[in-house]
Amino acid sequence: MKNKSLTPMMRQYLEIKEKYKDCILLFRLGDFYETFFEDARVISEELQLVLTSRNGHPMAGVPYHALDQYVKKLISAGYKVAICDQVEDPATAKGLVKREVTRVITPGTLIEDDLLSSEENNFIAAVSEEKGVFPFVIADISTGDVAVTSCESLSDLKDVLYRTAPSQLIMNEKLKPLKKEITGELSNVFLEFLEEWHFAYSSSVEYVKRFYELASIDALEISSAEIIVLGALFKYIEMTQFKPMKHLSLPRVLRRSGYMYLDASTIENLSILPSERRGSLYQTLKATVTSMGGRKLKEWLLNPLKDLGKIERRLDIVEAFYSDPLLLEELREYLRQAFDIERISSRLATGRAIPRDLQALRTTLQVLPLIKELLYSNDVLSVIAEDIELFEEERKLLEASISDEPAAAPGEGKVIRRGYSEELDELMDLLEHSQDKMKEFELRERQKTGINNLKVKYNKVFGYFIEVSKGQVSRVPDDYIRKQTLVNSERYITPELKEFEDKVLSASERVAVLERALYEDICQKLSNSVQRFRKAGGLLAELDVLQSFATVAKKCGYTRPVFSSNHTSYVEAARHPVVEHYVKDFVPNDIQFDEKHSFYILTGPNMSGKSTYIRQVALISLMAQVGSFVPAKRAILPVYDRIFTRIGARDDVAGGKSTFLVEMMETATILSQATEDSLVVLDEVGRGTSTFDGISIAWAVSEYIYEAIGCHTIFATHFTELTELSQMYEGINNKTIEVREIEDGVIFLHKVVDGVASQSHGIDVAKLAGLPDIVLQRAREILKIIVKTSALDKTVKVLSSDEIKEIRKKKKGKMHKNQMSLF
Ligand SMILES: Nc1ncnc2c1ncn2[C@@H]1O[C@H](COP(=O)(O)OP(=O)(O)OP(=O)(O)O)[C@@H](O)[C@H]1O
Repeated sequence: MKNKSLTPMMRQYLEIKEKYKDCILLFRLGDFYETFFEDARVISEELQLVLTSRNGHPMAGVPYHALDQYVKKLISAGYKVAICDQVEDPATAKGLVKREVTRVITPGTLIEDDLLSSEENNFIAAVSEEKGVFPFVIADISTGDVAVTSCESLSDLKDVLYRTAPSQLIMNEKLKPLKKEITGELSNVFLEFLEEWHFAYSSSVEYVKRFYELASIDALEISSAEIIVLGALFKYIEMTQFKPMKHLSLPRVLRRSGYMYLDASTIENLSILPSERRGSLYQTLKATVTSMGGRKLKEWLLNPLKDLGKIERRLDIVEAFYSDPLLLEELREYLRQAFDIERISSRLATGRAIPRDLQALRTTLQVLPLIKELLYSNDVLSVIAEDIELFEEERKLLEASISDEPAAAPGEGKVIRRGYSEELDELMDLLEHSQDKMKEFELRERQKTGINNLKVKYNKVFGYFIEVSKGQVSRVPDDYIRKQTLVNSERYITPELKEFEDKVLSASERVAVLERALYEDICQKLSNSVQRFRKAGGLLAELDVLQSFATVAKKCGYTRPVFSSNHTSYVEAARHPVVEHYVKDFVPNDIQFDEKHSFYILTGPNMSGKSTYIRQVALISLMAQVGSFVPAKRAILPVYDRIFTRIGARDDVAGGKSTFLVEMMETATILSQATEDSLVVLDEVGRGTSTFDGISIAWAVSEYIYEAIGCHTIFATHFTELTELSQMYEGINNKTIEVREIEDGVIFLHKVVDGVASQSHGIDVAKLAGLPDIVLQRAREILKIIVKTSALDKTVKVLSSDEIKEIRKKKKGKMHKNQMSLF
C-alpha cells in the first residue's frame, strides 16, 4: 500500500485500526459508517454491499440509520465490530470533532433495538480454572442479570454451558488445551481467550469492589476463584462498552444444593426446552404474555426447586389464579400492557434509551398500581402485592415530560410534552405561532404609540423591523432605533423586536439543543432507579409465569400436586404433558412408589408407550417442583433432589465417543451421583452392545441402583430376562404395557399394568413401517429358532448380604450429594 495515496482520514483509520486489530472498524462519515482496506472487502462480501474505491483503496459503507441491522449480521458471521464515532474534541477551541471508538460490539455485548422484545437471554460468560474447579460467571448485559457458580468437573462445566447457551465465552488462556472438550457440543459460541493477567486476583477484587461500591467483597459470598472470573468479565465489558454498566445486578450465586439438578442429557431427553423438531415442556407451559415472563419460565424449568416451602408458595399463587378465572383474565390483560422493563433498564443505564423506551416504561409504571390493587383483592396474592413498588416519582416524571406519541429521537420538539419546560414551550410557541406573535406585537405597538398604520415587516437585510409612514414619524417613541429612511416611510427596530427575532430565528436550533438536554436529564434521573426497575421487572416476570401455569392448568385439566412426607409417590391417571397434545386419545396411567415398589422393570412391545410413560413420570415431578400443576387426576409426590435419565441413543462423534460409550458414561454418572432421594428413569440401557453383554450390564446396574442407592427407578427394557429380578428383590416390580393381539398384528392399548411383556412385537412394528413381506416372513422364522436356543440360563443368584454391604460401602465413598454447585 502506498502511503502517498492515503487521505488524512484513511491514515486516521489505520492508526485506530492498529489498536483494534481483531475488529471490523466502522468509521462515522456523514450519513454513513465507512470501512476501508481489508475491512471494506469483508463487509462488502458479508453484507453484500457495493465495494468502491478511493485513491485506489477499497472502501465500503453502511448507512447510519441501518447500523444495528448490519452490525448484527457481522456479529452473527463471527466478527467483532468497533464503532468509531465523531466526538467533540475539547482540545480545540472551535469544538471540532474527532473520531474515537465509542464501543466494541461482540456477540455477548449486543444490546440493540430488536432484542428489546426478545424472550431470549443474550449471555456473555467467562470461565477459568483453579485446582480442577471451573469458576464460571454469566451476564446478560441487555437485562442486567449476573450469576456465578463453580463447576466441579469438566462435565459440570459442559452442562452449565449447555443450559445457559452463551453467545460469547471468555476463557482464561490456560484453558486453550481443553477448548475442544469444553465447547465440543456448543454451536455458535464466540470464543475469546484472554491472557492470564486478566484473571489476576488482586485487580479483580479491586475492580469488583469498585463496581459494586462495596467496602469488602465478603458480602458477595462467593469464592475467590469466582471473584477472579467476575472481575475479568466486568473488565472485559468495560473495555468494550466504554460506559458504566451500572444496571448489572449483584451476582446470583447458584449452588447445586439449592435446586433440583438437571444435567444436559436430561434436559434433552425430557424435551424441556423448545426444539425445532418436536414439542417441548417449555412450549406446553408457555402462556406467558411478556418477554420477561418467557425468559423466567425457561430459567425456572431448568432450575426446579427442592425447598418445599418455596414450591408450595408458588403452588398457592397458581391455585389462587386457577380458582379465580376473572382475576386471572384481568391480570393477563394488565401484564400484556407491561413492557420489558429489564431491557429498558439496561438501555437507560447504558445511555441508549430511546423515547419509545420511556413511553413503554411509563405505560408499565402506570399498570403497576392496577396489578397491585388487583392482587390485594385476594388474600393469598396480597403477599405479592406488598412487594410491588409503585414508582410514583418516576411515573409522574414520565407523565409530565414525555409526549403521548414521542418522535423517534429528541430534537424537533416532538418528544418532550408541553408544560414540562417553560423555556421549551416558549420556543415551540415561537416556532408554531411566530406569525401570530408578530401580529400581536404589531397591535400592541399601534396601541402604545397611537400610530394606526404601523407595520411589522421582514427582509433579509434587517430581519424584522417596524415601518412607520412619514406622516406619523412624530409619534415614534424614543426607544425606536432608526435603521433606514425611504421616500414615504421610516424603518425602525426596537430591542424587544430584536430579541423576538433572535428567538424566532434560532428557535429551531435551540429547540433541538434544549430538547436533547431535557431528554438526557430525564434519562439521567431515571437511571438512578434502574436497579429497582429491574426488581419490579423480575416480579412481573414471576407473576407472568405463575399466571401462565394457572392458565395452562385450566386449559389442559391439570391438578395441584400434593407432597408426601415419607418420600412415597402415587399419581393417578397421569398424562404426558406434551405427547397428550399430539395423539388423539391419550391413555392415562398410574405410578406408585413406596417401600415395596421402589424399582420397576417396564417391558412392553415396541411402540407400546414405554418411553412416553417413563418420561411422563419424570416430567410430572419436574413440573411439580417448578411450581406448576400437573397432568393427572391426583398426584402425591416426593421432593426429588435430582432426576436422572438415560434415554435413547446419542453419540459424540466430535468427541470421539461411540453410542455405547456415551450410554455407559451416562450410566456411570447416574450410579455415582444419584442419591436415595433421586428419581432415575432408564430406557434400554445395554442395548448398544451384544445381547448378552447388554443383559448382564443392565442386570448389574439394576441391582446396584436398588441395593446401593435405593432411589425410585423405572427401567424400560426389551430384555424380558430382567423381570426375573422381581423374584429376587422385594421392592423390584414388573410392569408392562398392554397390547391386543389380533390375527394380522397388534393393537396398542398404551395401558400400563402389572406383569411382563409376552413378546416384543418388533416384527409387527417393522410391518407397520413398511418392511417387505418377504423380509418379515424370514424374520419370523429366525425369531422362532433364536427364542428356542438362547433363553437366559435362570441360575443367576441374588446378591449375598456381604456383597450388598460391599457395594453400599463403595457407593458411600463416592457420594457427591450437595457438594457441587451449578447453574
Ligand atoms: N399413553 C398413551 N396414549 C396414547 N398414545 C400413546 C401413549 N403412549 C404412547 N403413545 C403413542 O405411541 C407412540 C410410541 O410411544 P413410545 O415411543 O413411548 O413407545 P416405546 O414403547 O418406547 O417404543 P420403542 O420400544 O419402540 O422405543 C407415541 O409416539 C405415541 O404416539
